[in-house]
Amino acid sequence: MRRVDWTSRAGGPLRGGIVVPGDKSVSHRALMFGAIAEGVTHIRGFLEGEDTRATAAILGQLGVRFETPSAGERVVHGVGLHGLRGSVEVLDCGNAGTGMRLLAGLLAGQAFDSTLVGDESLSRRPMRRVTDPLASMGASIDTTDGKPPLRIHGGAALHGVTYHPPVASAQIKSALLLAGLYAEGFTEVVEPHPTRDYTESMLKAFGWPIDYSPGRARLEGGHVLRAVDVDVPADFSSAAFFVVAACIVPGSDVRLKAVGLNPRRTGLLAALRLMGADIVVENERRSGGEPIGDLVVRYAPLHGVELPLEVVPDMIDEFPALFVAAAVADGTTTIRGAAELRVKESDRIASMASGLKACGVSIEELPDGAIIRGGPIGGGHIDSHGDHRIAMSFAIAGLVASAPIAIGDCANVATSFPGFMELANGAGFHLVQA
Ligand SMILES: O=C(O)C1=C[C@@H](OP(=O)(O)O)[C@@H](O)[C@H](O)C1
Ligand SMILES: C=C(OP(=O)(O)O)C(=O)O
Repeated sequence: MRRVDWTSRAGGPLRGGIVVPGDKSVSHRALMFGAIAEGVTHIRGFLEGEDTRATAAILGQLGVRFETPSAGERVVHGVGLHGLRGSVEVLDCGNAGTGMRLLAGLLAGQAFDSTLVGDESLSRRPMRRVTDPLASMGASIDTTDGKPPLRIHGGAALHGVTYHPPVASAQIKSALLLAGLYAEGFTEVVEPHPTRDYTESMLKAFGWPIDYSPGRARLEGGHVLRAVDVDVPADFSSAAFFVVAACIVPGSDVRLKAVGLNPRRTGLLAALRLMGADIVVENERRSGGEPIGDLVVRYAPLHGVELPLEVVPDMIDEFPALFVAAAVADGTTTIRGAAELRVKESDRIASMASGLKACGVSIEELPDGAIIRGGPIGGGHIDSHGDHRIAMSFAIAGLVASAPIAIGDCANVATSFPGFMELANGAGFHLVQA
């Protein structure tokens, strides 16, 4: 992949209305459920990111036909629960953990063999968290020392299980529920902490009987999915970069429009409010079964906090941005209970710690978090480690740094947030490709 480096300089204040692209989690799932439904699913607000396009390409290889009437729209011609066809080629999930782990569940129940591969980052991420419980359902999947590629042997007779995942993970839960569609009997997942419930709510919308409440989901194999149109909300995790940017740049006043506000995603709002942020939710309504609303964010001085443990799973993708808020806050912020950050696209605790240190911030790594002492941020050269959320977090840091921040290896921003640089510069950033 072509190497892309950025430089972010002091900028702002941030002003105006901002519309971020569609939700990544919902876009992956809409493609998968649309693919195995009976009938035609029209997806609006689809994320045109590399991660979700990789999932669409894989489903295409498996015989699903898509139309793209315009950017952000997909028409999925469902092939039914048993209509996918095997591919002799490998199935490339790119950078997407969600794509690979959910597809592992979907493909475990097929009659044909499949091989899922990923890029360098995804090839380092742990997969036994899904392949072990899928094996307990009767699936046969070989990993490469617990990592991708995944070789999934078709023709396994799956049976339902009750599984208690050791970590709170919507990807683990979703992989099991997808396999459960093809299993004899009931599949139940009981989580240590509730995670995003898009798989459950979309299954229900597609007409599959499912019992669920926060932290628990149970379904039986052998029903039918019926196509239903999906409206994808704007991605809270993408909005989060502008939320934090407006919190830390004096004079900022922005409105992030029609953002998905699923309560299992919005922990960052609670964390920032504890730190003194001025964030108001307006125009709250429902769209496609999900709560959405506008986030109105005005600059307010932040102070350090001890982050409550219970908020951690509800903001798992927002930590890189929170580290930046903590770095400019007055006082010390302590983050614990977030060891999962070490197995994302990069080790996000290490990536943020080394980047913030390079900009003169005092940060101590903990095995499951960090202690960050707020203060002035200087310029520096940082490596994003090919991690989209690290790259965008240092773009925010540059807004308030005393000298430019050079950010290496930013191409993967396109996995989750195509058009970030243009949108950011339109809102008041000074971000250029170096
Ligand atoms: O289910 C999903 O769509 C996701 C779940 C989370 O991962 P985990 O399940 O590993 O926590 C999150 O980090 C990822 O960006 C998307
Ligand atoms: C962890 C993330 O995604 P995934 O697991 O799908 O790669 C993310 O987008 O921050």
